[in-house]
Amino acid sequence: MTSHSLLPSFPSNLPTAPISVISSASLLSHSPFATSSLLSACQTSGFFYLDLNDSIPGQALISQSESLLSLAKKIFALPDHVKQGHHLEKGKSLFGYKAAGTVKTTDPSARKDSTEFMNVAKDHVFGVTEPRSYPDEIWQAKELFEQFMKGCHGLGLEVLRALARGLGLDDEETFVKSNSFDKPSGDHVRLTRKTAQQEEGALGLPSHTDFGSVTVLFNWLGGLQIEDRREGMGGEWVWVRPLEGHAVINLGDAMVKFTNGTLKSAKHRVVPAPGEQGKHDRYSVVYFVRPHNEALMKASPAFENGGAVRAAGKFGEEEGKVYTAGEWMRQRAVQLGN
Ligand SMILES: O=C(O)CCC(=O)C(=O)O
Ligand SMILES: [Fe+2]
Repeated sequence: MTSHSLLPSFPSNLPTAPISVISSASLLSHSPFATSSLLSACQTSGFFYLDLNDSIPGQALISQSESLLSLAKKIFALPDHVKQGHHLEKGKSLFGYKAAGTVKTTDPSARKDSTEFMNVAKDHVFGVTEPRSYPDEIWQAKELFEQFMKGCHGLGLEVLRALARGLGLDDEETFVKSNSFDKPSGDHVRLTRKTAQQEEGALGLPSHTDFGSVTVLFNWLGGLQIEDRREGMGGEWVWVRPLEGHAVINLGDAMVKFTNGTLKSAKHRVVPAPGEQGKHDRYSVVYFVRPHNEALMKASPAFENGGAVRAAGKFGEEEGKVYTAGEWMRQRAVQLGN
């Protein structure tokens, strides 16, 4: 049993995103059907559900995500001055605590975000780089973070292998090579909380695309919405219903860049949870697989032909200039104001 069963269910009358469910067992066994469904999901919205119930690594992640949910409740219940003591350095690093209301507003009505983050770097947990300060509760759960980070990264790399196979690339490791676990990178676990009580009109999170390669997301209440890009849908916002035992997987802009626009990263946002769900605080547990800092943000050789597609992130990207992933992520963070 997971905490889904303790919460009101997602209303049945809302327009939900038509996103595929891929089995983690089939992904891990390289099933051609899973490969082709995954590829077509990533060529349309870039979002899909991964059913974690049917594989051992998947089941481990379900249970770790529940433990991280309990930890998130403890962390965000800490007094403000304690959380602020670990605040991220705006424009410099993405790791640490982010208070609600500090993400740059992208919504036309300029509504503020109402979500707190605690971003814990893979490099700090594994000692790849010098760590920063985090609340003691984080360090006490070091082993849990290690397991969850390894598990999510491992699945993320399987997604990247499946995409390379699906796209018919000669080297299945094409994308994996840019997303090494052992090298310094922007990979991190993000714990989020949006309280049920919030400022009038506040958004959970303004619309954005993720800027890494693969995002693995666990949430328990509705609120996540993506733009529906199917023909005739005019980019309407549709809900992503949380599914017990499933992670929501989405591609970030790095994959758009590496494939020159063949693969997509959909815009998404978080709004207050619908119906009865809105009376509860909303948490999510996320892992971002991002290219390691030295990877070059340019199309892989198989995608070099044709005009370069510009991934989201208008930070004065000069024509022809190739950024390293480290610099690119920093620019995107500055752009978001976090
Ligand atoms: O909380 C969610 O459901 C989504 C969070 C998200 O989009 C993000 O942290 O980038
Ligand atoms: Fe996101």
